[in-house]
Parts: sequence; C-alpha cells; structure tokens
Amino acid sequence: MLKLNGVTRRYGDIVALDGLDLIVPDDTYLSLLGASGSGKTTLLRLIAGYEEPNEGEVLLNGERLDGKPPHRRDIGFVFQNFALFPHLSVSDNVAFGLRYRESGAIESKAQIRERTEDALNLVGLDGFGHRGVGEISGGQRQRVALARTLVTEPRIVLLDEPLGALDANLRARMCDELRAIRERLKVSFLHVTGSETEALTMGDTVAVLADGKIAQVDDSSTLFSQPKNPAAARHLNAWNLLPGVVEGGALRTSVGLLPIVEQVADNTPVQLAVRFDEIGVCDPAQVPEAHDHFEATYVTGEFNGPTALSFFRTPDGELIQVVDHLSDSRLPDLKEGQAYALHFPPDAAVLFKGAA
Ligand SMILES: Nc1ncnc2c1ncn2[C@@H]1O[C@H](COP(=O)(O)OP(=O)(O)OP(=O)(O)O)[C@@H](O)[C@H]1O
Repeated sequence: MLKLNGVTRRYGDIVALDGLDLIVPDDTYLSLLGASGSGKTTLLRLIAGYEEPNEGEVLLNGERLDGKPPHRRDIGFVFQNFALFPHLSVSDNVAFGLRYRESGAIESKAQIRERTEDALNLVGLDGFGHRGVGEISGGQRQRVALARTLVTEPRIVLLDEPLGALDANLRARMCDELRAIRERLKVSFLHVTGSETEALTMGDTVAVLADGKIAQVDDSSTLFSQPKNPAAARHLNAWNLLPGVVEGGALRTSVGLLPIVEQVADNTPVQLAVRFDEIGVCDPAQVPEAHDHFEATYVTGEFNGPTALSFFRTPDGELIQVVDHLSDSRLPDLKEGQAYALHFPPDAAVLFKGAA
C-alpha cells in the first residue's frame, strides 16, 4: 500500500500540493483526476523520487520513500511523452532498465532476452523487438514505455497522462489493455489524467485532486452520482452548480428562490448542484407538478453522437448545461434566444454548504 501523509510541495509562492493525504491500496487501478496545473505531475514526481516534499511523508508498505533516490524506490514511471531512447531498438529500450538497475541488475544475456520478450509479450508486442522506436506507431510506443517499466517488476506503476498522445480510437483500446495488463500483474497502477471520462473508465477507484488536496476518493459510479463537494462535482463535468444563500428555508439564487429539502440556517452560503442529465426543459407554463424549476434562455447545442448537450444562460449570465440521450430524447425542439423552464425533481438536487 502506498500512503501519502500531509504532503506539501511549494514552488516559491505556488503551493502545488497542500497537506495532501492519499492511499493507493494494493492490487488497485486508481485514477487521479485533476485540472491542468492542479499538481498531478508534481505528485507523481514526488512518489517516484524526482522531487521531495517540503512537508509530509511518502510510505510504501510502511517504509519511508521520501529521501530515497528514485532508483532505490522500486517505482515504475510511464512518462507522458513515453521518453524512449530514439537510437535504441524496442528490445534495447525495454532491456535498458534491467541492465542498469542499481540493485538486482541482470547481466546474463539469455536472462535479459527472456525477461524482455516476456514484457513485450505482455503488452502485445511480440515480434517487434528488433524495430527502431521510430518505426512503430504511437500506440506501440506507448506499449514499449509500459513494457520498459513493467520489466523491472516495480511495486507500483505511475502513469502520467498515458493516453494523452494517442488518438481517440487507440485511446479506447489502450484503456482496455492497460486494465487487462494490470489485472494480470496484480500490481497497483496510479494513472493521472485531466479527462473525467478517462478517469471514470479506468479507475476501480477515482481520486479528485483540487487546490492541492484530494477532494474525494470513491468508486467511479459513487463519485459520479454522489460528489461530496463542489470541487469534486466541478471536475466531473456533469453537474451544474448554482450559488445562493439560504433565506427562510429556501435558497435565494441568481435565478430566484428555489425550495430546499434540507434544514439549513438562514444566511448560510450554499451551492445547489443538479446533474446535466437530471434537468428537463419545457415551456414555462408547463412545468411538471412537484418539480423545482427556474428560467433560462437557450443559447446553443452540441451534438456528440449518442448524446446532445444544450447550453442555457440564466438572466444573470450563469451557463447551465443539459444532456439529452438520443435513444431516449426528452427535450423539445429548442429555439435560440427563447426562454424555457429548466426543471428537476427536488431529490435530484444536492446541496453543498459553503461559498462558491
Ligand atoms: N519546477 C517548477 N517550478 C515552479 N513551479 C512549478 C514547477 N513544477 C510545477 N510547478 C507549478 O506547480 C503547479 C502544479 O504543476 P503540475 O505540473 O504538477 O500540474 P499538472 O496537474 O501535472 O498539470 P498539467 O495537467 O497541465 O500537466 C503549477 O502551478 C505549476 O506551474
């Protein structure tokens, strides 16, 4: 088990990580979701030993890692741009780590060949060993990078946006393969990404990194349907957040007074969250009974194939998003510039206490 306790990393005035706690259990695929600049790479570099924390500790199976040089940590790192040696063949790239390991370096040529072939076989690249890394595709380079890491039998594998350099089709295929390879090896993978879809698809568990801390750790479906705070909700790119203040048992927002179910003291700042797919759209005169609603103007739509995303603007300029699934379409024909009622069942709304 990898454990980070109160890890802080500062760069001058920038606090990249701020007393962060995280546990990566054994035999787990953990995705770490964070926006650009949220500290994802910094976190991986700290675990691998390319950086040291200003405060806090990094423990692997109870043993302190911080302070140890990278080559003594038994941590595998798959870099964002793969970082292969361009002048070496696929096999030599994979074998490199075995020859030059500080402890347990393997010198027998036969043994190196066998381990290298096993690693290439594992990532589906048998027969490619003699090629130059310039003579293979992006997806294959990605696999070489993975094989080069796995051949050293690391205790945990860190993957820094491993699918970022691949096109969409290949990304989907590599998603499945990464999961399958990990399941065969039983070693934990910590995969960082800025893409919510990738994080939710890949991870048995997903951790959200925001403001230098972990905002939430949960399995994908719990995280998606029950974010615990606005930071987690925002990263899922599936929730609208409406800031407001509690007033006489209801919520005063920029779109008017909305009922709330929870008992919250007056003047408490809160944010009301409603998922994109929980909002219905209708004529303001035809709001379904028992649904809460507010008015907004239709701005534009975005067609994504199986789903369509519609954008609305509230009178004070908040952007609200509504998702419709084409196989089960709920939305009327929308006209740009027209006002609609956006409605939702009261139990679809989640209330987060605290100012936006
Ligand atoms: N060597 C450095 N010197 C100064 N600031 C740094 C350094 N490395 C990172 N930072 C800052 O720390 C913060 C976190 O950076 P980091 O690269 O970890 O983010 P990230 O989540 O990996 O971003 P991205 O997804 O864009 O790669 C950023 O504000 C960045 O500018």
